[in-house]
Amino acid sequence: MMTEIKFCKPSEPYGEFSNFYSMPIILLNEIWPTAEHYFQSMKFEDVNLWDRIKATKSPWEAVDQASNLGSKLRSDWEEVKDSVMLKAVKAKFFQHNELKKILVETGDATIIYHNSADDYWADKGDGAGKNMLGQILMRVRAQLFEVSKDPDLIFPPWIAFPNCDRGGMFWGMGWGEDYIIQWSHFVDQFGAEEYKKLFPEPVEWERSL
Ligand SMILES: Nc1nc(O)c(N)c(N[C@@H]2O[C@H](COP(=O)(O)O)[C@@H](O)[C@H]2O)n1
Repeated sequence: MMTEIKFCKPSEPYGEFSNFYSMPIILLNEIWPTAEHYFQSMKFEDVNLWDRIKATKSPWEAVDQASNLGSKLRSDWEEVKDSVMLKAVKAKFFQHNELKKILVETGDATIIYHNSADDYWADKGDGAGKNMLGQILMRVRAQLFEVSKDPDLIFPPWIAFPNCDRGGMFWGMGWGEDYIIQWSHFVDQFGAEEYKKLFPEPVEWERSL
């Protein structure tokens, strides 16, 4: 029988799969405190509203803030919400090696967002929900597998952060700099020539390895 992995709260096992898990993502040249902050912001076209939601202190506050702005919801939200969620989840697991490892190590297990409060993103608690978040996590896992099934492999920055320019400030400090240091150590251990065969450098990243 196929293994099932259920998750719900960020503080519980596999809580890293929750959008409320405290881990930033970078998308649209902005750093979002959690995947939920990004997801809730994308409900609106007005970038000023994004700033208000981004500034909230927790993902739960981000949900409340977006809910209060309900009348300004973009008209096509129902059509685009799955692709917005996919983008958020993909960024989270491609940009954080420790989370990527946890997702890759689930192998072919069925991932279920087990929450009676949600019948769309979760299973509604009794299996009657769509489990769209679980499905999206499995889709991202398949995308990770397309690159490599090795849970320890560190993706090159141009794959993990496709929208961050090589010459940009992101790589010079904090999270971006840490990623480059971690990646360089990994490439040294792996062997630069072998690594280059797996991941040929794009022109702008040449001589980085
Ligand atoms: N913890 C929790 N409580 C709820 O009541 C929920 N509906 C969810 N689901 C997650 O919260 C986000 C809500 O999405 P919508 O704005 O309702 O589309 C989303 O990230 C779900 O995964 N979680």
